Amino acid sequence: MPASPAVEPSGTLSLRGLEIAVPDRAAGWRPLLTVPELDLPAGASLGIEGGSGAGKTTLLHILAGIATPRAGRVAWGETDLAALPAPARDAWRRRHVGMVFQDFHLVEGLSSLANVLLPALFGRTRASAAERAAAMALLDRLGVRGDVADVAALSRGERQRVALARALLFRPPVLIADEPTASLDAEAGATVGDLLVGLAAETGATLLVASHDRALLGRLQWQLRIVGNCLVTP
Ligand SMILES: Nc1ncnc2c1ncn2[C@@H]1O[C@H](COP(=O)(O)OP(=O)(O)OP(=O)(O)O)[C@@H](O)[C@H]1O
Repeated sequence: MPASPAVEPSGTLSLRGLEIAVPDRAAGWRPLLTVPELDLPAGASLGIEGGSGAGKTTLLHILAGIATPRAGRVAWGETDLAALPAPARDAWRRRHVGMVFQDFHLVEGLSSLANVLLPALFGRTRASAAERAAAMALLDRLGVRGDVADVAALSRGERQRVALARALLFRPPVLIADEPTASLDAEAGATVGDLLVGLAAETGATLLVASHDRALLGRLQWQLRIVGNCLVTP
């Protein structure tokens, strides 16, 4: 189980007048997505669908404060990420967001336990005993041994479960997953999807998922699809 107490809740996600564009050599900027207004209550789950290149990853990065929009408000509770300078966004993200990626983003050569403990090592050289215990308990809960010497030896499904444990280590109030089942076979994808949705519900985290996986999307409370430059109800 995630052991450390949750930090303060994220609050409602509230988007206003959002305009997302990406750099374009010819035009300077290419408009990608416009979201006039969207509110997602804390603890809800939202799936985002869209074709390849529609802007799902870019949107998730903006919701996580990794990138900023061209215009508009990206507020989690009272915090408008779009108005914060990069270091403040990074600090907010470290305190509030756990992230899971399609290709795991694990560090090969490190053990499963060491990978889960990576977020505990910002500015430190050792994780605390409590953090190690929490990481071991999470791995146990997710059905992966902590003493696997190198995550490269794990199956893809097991690697994604290690990545999920890492995302959950500090019990973040926001869990963001970018195509978390896309590189897994159907069975491993179903297991990871079950764990992702189940653990987010258990910890009360707001869950945002970009995916093409209809089975996973169908388990989320809200679904939106990127069509053209708009977010629409499918
Ligand atoms: N930093 C950038 N500079 C220029 N173009 C970018 C940048 N980031 C993203 N893009 C472009 O924006 C579009 C949306 O990319 P994004 O990765 O968000 O799509 P996606 O919906 O996640 O696609 P996929 O399902 O293929 O992963 C793509 O055309 C991509 O090439």
